[in-house]
Amino acid sequence: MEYALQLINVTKQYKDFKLDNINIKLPQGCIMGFVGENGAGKSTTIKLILDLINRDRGQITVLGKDNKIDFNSIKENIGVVMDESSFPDNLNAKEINKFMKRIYKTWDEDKFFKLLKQFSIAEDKSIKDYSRGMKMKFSIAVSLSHDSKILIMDEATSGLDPIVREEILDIFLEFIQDESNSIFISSHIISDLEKICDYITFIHRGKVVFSEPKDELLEKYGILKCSEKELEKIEVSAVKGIRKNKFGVEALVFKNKIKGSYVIDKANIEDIMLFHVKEQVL
Ligand SMILES: Nc1ncnc2c1ncn2[C@@H]1O[C@H](COP(=O)(O)OP(=O)(O)OP(=O)(O)O)[C@@H](O)[C@H]1O
Repeated sequence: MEYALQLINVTKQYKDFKLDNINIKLPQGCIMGFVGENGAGKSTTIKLILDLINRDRGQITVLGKDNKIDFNSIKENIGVVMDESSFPDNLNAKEINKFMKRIYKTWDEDKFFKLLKQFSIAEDKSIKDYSRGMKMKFSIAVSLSHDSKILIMDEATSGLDPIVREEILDIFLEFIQDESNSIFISSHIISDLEKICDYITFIHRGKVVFSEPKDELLEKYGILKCSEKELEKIEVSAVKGIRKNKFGVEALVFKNKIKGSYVIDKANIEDIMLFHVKEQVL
């Protein structure tokens, strides 16, 4: 299988934080959502992928090229959206367009202005006068206006209202229609990721908890609501995590390991994440 992005045993140590032995494989043509709590290590991972900071150990390939040795040869093919605008904010869209023409051989100004129009972004307004949402939309328009084969995005939809987010998710899905294109996106808006992603990678305190196809996660797990007494009758290995409430317990369970006539509700990605790291089985 061809991987658009691969991290092998990637480690980065800061004074108070360690990104510990990260392994991620994003198959070409797919969207991977990268989720985790504040401070889990998402931005650090993305900066390592983009070679903005040095890793201590491990290997990273983007579009099959080592990100330290061959990065220049694939820069045109990587669209980047970070959570803060990296454009000189005294410039407007027309001026940035001129600038981008010089940076990217494959810059497509027609597409750029079309996207700005679609996003209702004025061409003559300085970036410093944009709202946060407008800045994000502007960055997304830039990332889609050169020959990007992979989009790498850190919180690209944060600060955007649901209507614009929906519009942007559609644009991501359109981008992925070309099967050679891929997306790696971090977000705290798990419901957005659940709509569009093929894979979900969950990072917690610097370690990958799971990195799996979304459909397999949704198929594998379910939520069982029962009393504590009933839970005791269930095989320990069938239970991934529990949450107590005043009516009894809720447990994230492996559906295929539950025998008997229990009612098992669907688990969403947010449930699956929370149960993996919340209370442990007693
Ligand atoms: N340059 C740095 N020096 C020291 N520690 C750092 C540095 N950059 C990040 N860290 C630490 O690394 C940890 C992970 O930060 P990171 O920004 O990767 O988290 P995150 O998952 O992106 O969080 P958020 O969702 O809040 O954006 C934090 O504890 C942060 O303080």
